[in-house]
Formats: sequence, structure tokens, C-alpha cells
Amino acid sequence: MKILADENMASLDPLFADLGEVRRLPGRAIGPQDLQDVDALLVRSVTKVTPELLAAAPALKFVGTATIGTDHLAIEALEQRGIRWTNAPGCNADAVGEYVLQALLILAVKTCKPLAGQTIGLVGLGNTGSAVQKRLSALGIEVLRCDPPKQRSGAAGPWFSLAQLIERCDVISLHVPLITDGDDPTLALLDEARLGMLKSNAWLVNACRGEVVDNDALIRVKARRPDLRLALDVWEGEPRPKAALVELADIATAHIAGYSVEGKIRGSQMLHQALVQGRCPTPEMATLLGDNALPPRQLEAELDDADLLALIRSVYDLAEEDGLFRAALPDGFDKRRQANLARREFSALPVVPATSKQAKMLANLGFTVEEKNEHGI
Ligand SMILES: NC(=O)C1=CN([C@@H]2O[C@H](COP(=O)(O)OP(=O)(O)OC[C@H]3O[C@@H](n4cnc5c(N)ncnc54)[C@H](O)[C@@H]3O)[C@@H](O)[C@H]2O)C=CC1
Ligand SMILES: O=C(O)C(=O)[C@H](O)COP(=O)(O)O
Repeated sequence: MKILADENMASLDPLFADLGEVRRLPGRAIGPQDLQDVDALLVRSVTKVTPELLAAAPALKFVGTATIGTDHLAIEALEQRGIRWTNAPGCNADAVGEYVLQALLILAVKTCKPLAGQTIGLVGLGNTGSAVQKRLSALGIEVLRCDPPKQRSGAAGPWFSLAQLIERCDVISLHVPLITDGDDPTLALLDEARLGMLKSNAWLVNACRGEVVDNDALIRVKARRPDLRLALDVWEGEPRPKAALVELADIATAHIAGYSVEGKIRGSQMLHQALVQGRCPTPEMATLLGDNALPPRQLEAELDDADLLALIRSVYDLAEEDGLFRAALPDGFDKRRQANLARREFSALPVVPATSKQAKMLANLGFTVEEKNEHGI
């Protein structure tokens, strides 16, 4: 079998080398010239799998994207050709949950407003939105949820409309796929009118797709509403986000909310499973990850937002990444993405809690909770 894969996918060798010949290319460079004799194509979000690309791939039988989003795949064309395809639902949802929690803590500390005092609204309650909700509820923070498709499917509420979230929430975090048609389109879901109605001093987080927020409208609204706070991981026109919007954002990163070593490996494992369809076992996470946990941390009894932020920063430092991202522009968007491939999830940090209540909270946040050892740590 001839496999063509994005060179930045995790665990390519241990997962796919036994299945055939694996050729690696930079994702953005994969084009019709590369696909003539390819049986299986493994991509990330940066490769647009268009009808034109598929037309140049007569032997193609399988397309896998190691991502949650599918907006870069021409699904109708794949299905018309009978090409099996898969994405990797939920693979990096924990990484997104951790990114958003850290972004909110940064804004809480910066604005001197305890996170627990904010009314937080989540738009989209699938894998990533739920990962954010889980972490906030670990801190005792309830959220208002907006997800019309889920609401219509009868999922347990309460549910709120987007207009209600905008009216009531101090914080809105977006977790929807990019959808351009149908009953619930999300393209420019936050347009100029809705952005203009955000509450005074509201925080807006976008870690789903840049096009879900009208970026030009956001520039105009933020320019006249300096009270708004923005945490933006995704942008219209990636890898060339609008410089004016980057400048206006409080936190800006290069579409890396879902980047974690664990999330990347999970994505590759899911593609392996879909490709082999049970013909051989998929290697376990522990084998692919290796034994490389961080040194344990002993915690104080009381943890305020700043303490929790410091703990989280010892795993991954979003404020530092924000600075590196800004310094890398205008050309370095993909360089920052590459540089984030080694980020670990909270579970890589063993923590020794001071109280049993804290132990429960830290476990629910995703940390590996350890008992005290004989040295008190
Ligand atoms: N920045 C990053 O690194 C990452 C970005 N993403 C993006 O986040 C998106 C969401 O990911 P998941 O939560 O895992 O997807 P998911 O498919 O599990 O959940 C999406 C949810 O959005 C809801 N939804 C659809 N249209 C809606 C609308 N108009 N209003 C409110 N809710 C709506 C759906 O009913 C569903 O519950 C992905 O499609 C991808 O584009 C995902 C992972 C990483
Ligand atoms: O999973 C998704 O959807 C994402 O947006 C990914 O986190 C983007 O990752 P890459 O496509 O850059 O691997």
C-alpha cells in the first residue's frame, strides 16, 4: 500500500510503517502531482482535499484527517468516488479544554476579576465545548450552553439561544464546526451586529475556526469597544491572520489550541484504526508516548486563580506562546505550530494535593493526582 502523509503527523512510523510505503510531505504542499499512485492519504487541517485533488488520485481508497474539523475535506466528492474517509472526533478535545481554561485564567488575573464570578457561555457542546465545561465545573463554575442541534435532538438542558448568551454572559467561548449551509450555519456566526451586542467588558474566546467570527467586523467593533477582551487561536486567512486583529487581541496564538502530544497521537491512532479495520491491533498510547512525565509538584492548601495559572503554566505557558507568536509574524504562523508539537496535557504533571477536596478538583481538571510520599512530596 502507498501511503502519503503530512510530515507533521504524530507516530507515523510506529503506526503506519508496517502497512506499506510511507511518503511524507509538508501538509500545505500536498498537491495533485503527489497523488497519482497513492492508496491512502493522511492529512491535517492544512491540506485542502478538494474535488480537483481527488481527480488526480485514481488509486485513492482512503483519506484520513488527524483532526476533529472536516471543513478542509470535500466529503461529497469523497463519497461519490466511494473513497473511505475518517476524521478523528474528540482526539484533541482535552487540549482545547486546557487551552481555554488557561486563556480564561490569564484574562481573570489580568483584569483582576475572579473567574468564578463570571457568567460563562459556551457555543457548541460537542467534544471540545464539553471539555471546557468539564474543567470549569471542576472549579465549581456553571456555564450557560447554546447548541441548537443538540437541543433539537432532545439532549438534557437547560439550553439557551445565542442571543440569550450574548445578553447574559461575561465570557463567550466558541466550539462549533465551520458550517456554511443548512439550518445552523456557523460562518460569521458572530457578525458585526452580534459582536456589537456583547456585554460591557465581555471576553470572547475563539478556538474553533477563524471564519466563525467575522474578523473585519471584530476589528471594527474592538476598535470602538476597548472594553472587550479577545483570546483568539484561529483566524480568517490562516496562515496570514490580519495584523490589526492580532494587535487587538489580548491572547493570540497560531491555531494550536488542540495541539498536545497526546491529542496528536490519539488522532493518528484513530486513523490507523479506521485504515486497518481490525486487521491488526493499534499500538497503545503508553507505548507511543514513552515514559516521560514531568517532575511532581506539591501544592498549597489554597489555590486562587493566579496559583492555578502558575501550576498550569508549568505544563504549558500560553502567555509565553502569545509573545512568541506575535514575534514570529507575519511569516512564522506555521513555524509556531511546528514549535507547539511537544506540548503535554495536564495529565503529564503529577501533583500532590494538600486536601482531599483539592485532590478531586485537580483530578477533574485532568492532572495526575498522587499521594504524598515519605519525603512529603
Ligand atoms: N483550534 C484548534 O486547535 C481546534 C479547533 N477545533 C474546531 O472546533 C470544532 C468543534 O470541535 P468539537 O467540539 O470536537 O466538535 P463536535 O462535532 O464534537 O461538536 C460540535 C458541536 O457544535 C454544535 N453546533 C453545530 N452548529 C451549531 C450552531 N450553529 N450553534 C451552536 N452549536 C452548534 C453541534 O451540535 C455539536 O454539538 C471543530 O469542528 C474544529 O473546527 C477542534 C479541535 C482543535
Ligand atoms: O482538530 C482540529 O479540527 C484542529 O483544528 C486541529 O487541532 C488542527 O491541527 P492540525 O491540522 O494543524 O494538525
